[in-house]
Amino acid sequence: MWCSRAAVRQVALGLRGTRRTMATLPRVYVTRKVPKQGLDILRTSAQVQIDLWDSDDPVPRQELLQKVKGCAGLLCVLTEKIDAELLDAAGPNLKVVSTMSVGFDHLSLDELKKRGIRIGYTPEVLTDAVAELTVALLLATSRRLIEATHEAKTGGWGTWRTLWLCGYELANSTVGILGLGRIGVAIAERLKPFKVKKFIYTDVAPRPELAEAIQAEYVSMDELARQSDFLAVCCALTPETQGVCNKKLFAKMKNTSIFINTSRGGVVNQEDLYTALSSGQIAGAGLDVTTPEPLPTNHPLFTLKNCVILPHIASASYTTRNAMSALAANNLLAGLRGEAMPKELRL
Ligand SMILES: O=C(O)[C@H](O)CO
Repeated sequence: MWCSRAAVRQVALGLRGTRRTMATLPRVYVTRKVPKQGLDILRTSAQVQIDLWDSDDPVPRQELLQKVKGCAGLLCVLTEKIDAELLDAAGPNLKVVSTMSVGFDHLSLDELKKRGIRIGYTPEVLTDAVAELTVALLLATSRRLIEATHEAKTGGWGTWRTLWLCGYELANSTVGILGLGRIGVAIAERLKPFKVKKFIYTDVAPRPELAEAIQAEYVSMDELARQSDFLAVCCALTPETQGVCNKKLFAKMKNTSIFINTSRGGVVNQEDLYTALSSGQIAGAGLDVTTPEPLPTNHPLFTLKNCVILPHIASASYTTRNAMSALAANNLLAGLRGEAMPKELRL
């Protein structure tokens, strides 16, 4: 457990404005060594006792189940499954779960709702970083950068050849976005200067307020597959989107298309993707997310030259990770005070 000696001695103003000793402050469990900004916010608030899993690796499940007992708040990351078992172990004291992520597929929303537990998450602060990485991954995949550096390093670079390592360019292309939200818009804004001809998107319903900013046309899923030269997956993983990128979708795509996923691996049927890539049904795929994570190094997708796989780093900039950790801490504290959270996931 983390607690500075000064903090332990401190008589603090408790969450309801009463003077309380540190020992009587609500206990929060932080499931990972989150960036300093967030921890500093919790530490200097003098409103909570912090119990920290002080490691870059996930807390073992049994340890987590022990540690959450009696906690009022939980600050977690996306690798922790917050389900009925964990909530039962925590008990009725648990008031707030704050996840340092925009994705919330690791949270059992029904179970949280049933228990009246409030949820904080971290949208917006990571939009720029995720959009930037998505563009980088798209270009790395479509212009075959990973293959190219490999060839250059390993002697494959012979003479200049006319069609060697040719890829596909964004100029005059149609870019499709599956799930238009802030991140999809931010990706499109960054791609526009590459002279994209047209943006199209699909979602559960048209989103004109977002689409207008990037002049994107709402189309059906089938049209999205048929028209997109580049298809970027930006939707949340939900029961509805689970496995939605499957053989039916890939079969409708052009054999010159590039598929990019920076949302969640579960949106994609990876066996179908492997078949589509290895048979030439689509030209390439760039994945920042997979199922499982980490993807085993002997996974068939790693054998394909036309598949670029990153280890879930879309939001991994120092600025963004610090901002996510600060927002997660502020969400947690506000929730425990019974105030509006800066970013609450409303159920
Ligand atoms: O959900 C998220 O926040 C991303 O996948 C990681 O930053």
